[in-house]
Formats: sequence, structure tokens, C-alpha cells
Amino acid sequence: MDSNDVSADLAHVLYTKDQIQDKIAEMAAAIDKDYEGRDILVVGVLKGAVMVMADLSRALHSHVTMDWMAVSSYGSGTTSSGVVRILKDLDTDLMGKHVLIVEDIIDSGLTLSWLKSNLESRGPASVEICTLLRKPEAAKVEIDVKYVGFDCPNEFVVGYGLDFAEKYRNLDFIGTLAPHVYN
Ligand SMILES: O=P(O)(O)OC[C@H]1O[C@H](OP(=O)(O)OP(=O)(O)O)[C@H](O)[C@@H]1O
Ligand SMILES: Nc1nc2[nH]cnc2c(=O)[nH]1
Repeated sequence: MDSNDVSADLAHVLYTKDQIQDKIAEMAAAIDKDYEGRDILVVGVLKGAVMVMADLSRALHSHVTMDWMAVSSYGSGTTSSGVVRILKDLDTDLMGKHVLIVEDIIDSGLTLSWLKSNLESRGPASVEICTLLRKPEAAKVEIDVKYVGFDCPNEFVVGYGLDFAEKYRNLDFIGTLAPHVYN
């Protein structure tokens, strides 16, 4: 193995590439059915949602437009600060649009709770959430989430868009990190 091989940093694989792709296809089918006859504005939350956005949007058959937001609620560590800042806003006027927020993970729920209210205040026809992962045990606020891929254990996870110190986003699976990475 290459001494810089990323797999040496992983403790467990939680969701394989195939499991993720099957789940994305399942969510896309449910979304197509629910939005039949309506265009969807999918809003990806940078940076973590890049992989889900890329795969989910390609799996959808509905007419889709795409936009991106960047918000910050985490510092350099692994716990949410609860303070959300907009780093990049949408380019799209939401008035009358069916908005589907796409996320990689809902942990405490603080980011999405804030973001959903923020987008709802802009006059859209509807705002729903699609997330690949949710940590039920970590929830600090209740949010209505229409599409959830996996309810995952309350551990810090990486891969498929999710980072630790900006690394591991490029993995095509999701896993937990070995203790030596944190030390
Ligand atoms: O439910 P919460 O506890 O609020 O956590 C969820 C948020 O944390 C992650 O983003 P992060 O702030 O790590 O930024 P990134 O997407 O750029 O990695 C994730 O993409 C969510 O936006
Ligand atoms: N990489 C990563 N980012 C997060 N943001 C909120 N929860 C998590 C997590 O478990 N992993």
C-alpha cells in the first residue's frame, strides 16, 4: 500500500459505494413521484452536498434547476457552533419555486433548521429537505425532513462529500476515522 493511502485512516465502512448509489436512486424515484408535473429547484449546501447533488440530480427525471449556498456552522472541529453564517447566497429568486434543499448530513439539525426558515422567508411555493444521512441521537432541534437516506450512528463520519479538516470528501463510500487521525 502507498504510504499516503487514505484507507489507512479509516476505522469502519458504514455505507459502501453501492449502498449509497442504491439509496440515491430510491430517493430520486420518490422525489420524481412527489413532484410529478412540477419543476424543482435543487439547492445544494456546499461543500458537503456536492456528491449527493451530482448523483441525485442525475438520477432525477423531473425538470431540475440547480443552485448552491455555502453556510458555515462548524469551526475547524467536529461540533456545531449553532451560529450559521451565509458564505455564499443563492443566485436564484425563490418566489413561487419548489425548492428542494440537498444535504449530506443532518447532525444537530441547527444548520438545516436555520436554512429552511431562511429560504421559506423568500416566498417559494414549497421548501423540502433531502439528506443522505441523519443522526437521530444528535438532534438538538426538530426539523421536518421529507427525504432521508440513512439514519446513522452518532459518530463523526467522513467520505462522499463529508470531510475532516477538508480531507476525505473524495471517498466514494462513508466511514469513520481511526483514532490516530484525531491525535
Ligand atoms: O446538523 P448540523 O449539526 O448543523 O450539521 C450539519 C451541517 O454540517 C455539515 O457542514 P459543515 O459545516 O461541516 O460544512 P461543509 O459542508 O463545508 O463540510 C453538513 O454539510 C451540514 O451542513
Ligand atoms: N464530516 C462530517 N461533518 C459533519 N457535520 C456534521 N456532522 C458531521 C459528521 O459526522 N461528519
